[in-house]
Amino acid sequence: MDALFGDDLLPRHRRTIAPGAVHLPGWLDTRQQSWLTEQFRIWAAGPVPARAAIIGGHPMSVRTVCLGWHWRPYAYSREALDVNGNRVLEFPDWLAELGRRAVADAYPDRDPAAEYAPDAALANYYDEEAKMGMHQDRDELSLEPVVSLSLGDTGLFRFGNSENRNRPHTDLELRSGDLFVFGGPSRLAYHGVTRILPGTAPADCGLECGRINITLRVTGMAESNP
Ligand SMILES: O=C(O)CCC(=O)C(=O)O
Ligand SMILES: [Fe+2]
Repeated sequence: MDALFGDDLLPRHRRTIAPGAVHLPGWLDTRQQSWLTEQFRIWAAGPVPARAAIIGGHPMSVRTVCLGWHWRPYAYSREALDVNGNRVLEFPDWLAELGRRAVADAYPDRDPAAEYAPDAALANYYDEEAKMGMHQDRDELSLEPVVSLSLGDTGLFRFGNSENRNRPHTDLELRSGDLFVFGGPSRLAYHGVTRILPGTAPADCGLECGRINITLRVTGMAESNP
């Protein structure tokens, strides 16, 4: 029985991990996944290459490329000041629309007048060894939700509490095509990626190995900010 109905074959359902933190498995179909993977390649070949940000003197194990606003520890700017100084690619309208659909699906009761308008994306590439330590996404001036899309190999994602990096936390698998949205009371929750599961990328997702995660954010930055 276990072999016949292993975890891989059982349907995975929408789950609220904490108030305001929602996991929607299989939100993107394989065509959308492979198209997004291709977009990542285009972004990474753009004016600013994907790079490992330096935190506390050490390079992160993930490589990040940004759209709309460039993130560096711990600020946003239009130019990639810690890479090559080039202006980052524009944030595409289609990605904002995808973000709106994600938020509408994650929060069916959200006030439709509060239109979600992401203006920055961080696209991370994880090789099989990469991880991301527990952190808060707190460089945005806005507390609008973060939308996260996963592609390729499964990532073991840890979603914690808003007080510190310790327990309580929930571990979940983010597989290719999964959507995770965290906002409201969970917007400043600590979270991280403890491990990548090599060899788990679906054959037709456009990525043979490794994982891409795209997060959409509302920076709350005015155009005139540095
Ligand atoms: O890769 C993930 O699922 C999370 C990425 C993340 O937390 C971030 O980019 O701030
Ligand atoms: Fe994060």
